[in-house]
Amino acid sequence: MPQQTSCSTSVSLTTPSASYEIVIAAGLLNTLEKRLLKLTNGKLPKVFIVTSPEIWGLWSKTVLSSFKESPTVLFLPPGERHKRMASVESLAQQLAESGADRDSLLLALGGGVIGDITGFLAAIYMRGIRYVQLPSTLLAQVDSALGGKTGVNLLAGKNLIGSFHHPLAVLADTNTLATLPPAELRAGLQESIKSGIIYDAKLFRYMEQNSEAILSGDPAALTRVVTASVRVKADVVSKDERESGLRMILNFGHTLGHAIEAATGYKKLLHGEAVGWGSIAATYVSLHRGTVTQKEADRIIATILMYGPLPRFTAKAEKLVALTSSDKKTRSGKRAFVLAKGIGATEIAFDVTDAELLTAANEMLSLMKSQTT
Ligand SMILES: NC(=O)c1ccc[n+]([C@@H]2O[C@H](COP(=O)([O-])OP(=O)(O)OC[C@H]3O[C@@H](n4cnc5c(N)ncnc54)[C@H](O)[C@@H]3O)[C@@H](O)[C@H]2O)c1
Ligand SMILES: O=C(O)C(=O)C[C@@H](O)[C@H](O)[C@H](O)COP(=O)(O)O
Ligand SMILES: [Zn+2]
Repeated sequence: MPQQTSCSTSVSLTTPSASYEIVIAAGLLNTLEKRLLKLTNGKLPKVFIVTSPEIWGLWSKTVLSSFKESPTVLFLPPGERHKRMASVESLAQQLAESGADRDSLLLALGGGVIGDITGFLAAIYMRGIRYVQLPSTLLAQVDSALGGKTGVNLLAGKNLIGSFHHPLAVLADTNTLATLPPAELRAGLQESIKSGIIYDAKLFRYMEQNSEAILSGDPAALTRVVTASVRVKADVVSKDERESGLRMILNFGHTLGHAIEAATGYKKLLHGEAVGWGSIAATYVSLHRGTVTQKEADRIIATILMYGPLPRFTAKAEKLVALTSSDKKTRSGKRAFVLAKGIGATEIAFDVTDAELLTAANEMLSLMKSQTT
């Protein structure tokens, strides 16, 4: 496989509890040990890599070539349904049996599932150890690897167990995107469209106008999307680490998106695909509230569908609305709902009713039925 190297971009993220860099470049994994040494003041502790057999099969040679002494590798099977407490317990047991101590360093090599689980494991193993994110999916590079949200799902809902625990650094090697299945690339791009809708009209326009280059995996186009998306998330998280206000906007499309994932047993859709449908529903709510015009809503929905196809699923609108009750943006019975305000801004509404959500969910389901693919 031809591997590219390039100049790197570094975005800083500083919150009251952590300060770190998100480095975006091709070829970062080739010099991993050197980079980890810098992060640990020249004294590399015991290193444990958490990954899946598939990712390791593709990337172990590159990763291991940078190490003088091979790290211990712990495996998780792929898939959202493994993002649960049983996986965390099993990994913690393996860490203990392999002699991991409070100085040990975990590396999360994979997508958002590996990243969320490894981050949570790092948050609770011996009451907290260090970890580095090595995101290998588009979604993880643009969203899940940064910001410190870690955790696992319950059958009752998405990410209902977790903690805020930031990585020492995020090293996003854009070469890894070359081996990513196209459906995973498209799903991840839904989170970047979200970032454009909520915060960065320029990113949205770039994605609206350059879908061919982006979807074909053109490295320059992907790097531009990754960098712009990381800037959006880093800026938002720097201003509101614990989601007491502004950070809620990163949840645009997730109120119904998470409900779709739960309603389909975390099996039918990828997270990004559920966010795509959820963003369409959130756009309908915004349209009926008048925070976006018909023209803006059309552009948002057309761009989301451009990065599809979004898979069909079977669920009643009523069930989806009922499932939104376990949303973490609901506090003391008040549901916060993120509306698009034009393109590039948002408004958080606390009075969106079940009836409004039901109308939007039905419109989204009708649109799904009208799609040919
Ligand atoms: N913590 C956060 O802030 C945050 C943000 C967004 C999403 N998430 C979470 O992220 C998860 C979704 O992450 P995802 O979309 O990365 O899915 P994923 O982690 O399931 O990875 C997708 C698939 O791609 C494979 N893969 C990974 N890298 C590869 C590569 N380079 N080449 C080939 N195959 C590769 C994986 O084995 C897996 O099968 C969800 O659980 C979601 O809730 C968390
Ligand atoms: O980082 C955030 O904040 C987000 O909301 C990013 C989302 O894309 C992501 O799916 C996140 O995991 C959702 O978090 P949750 O707290 O709503 O479960
Ligand atoms: Zn998400």
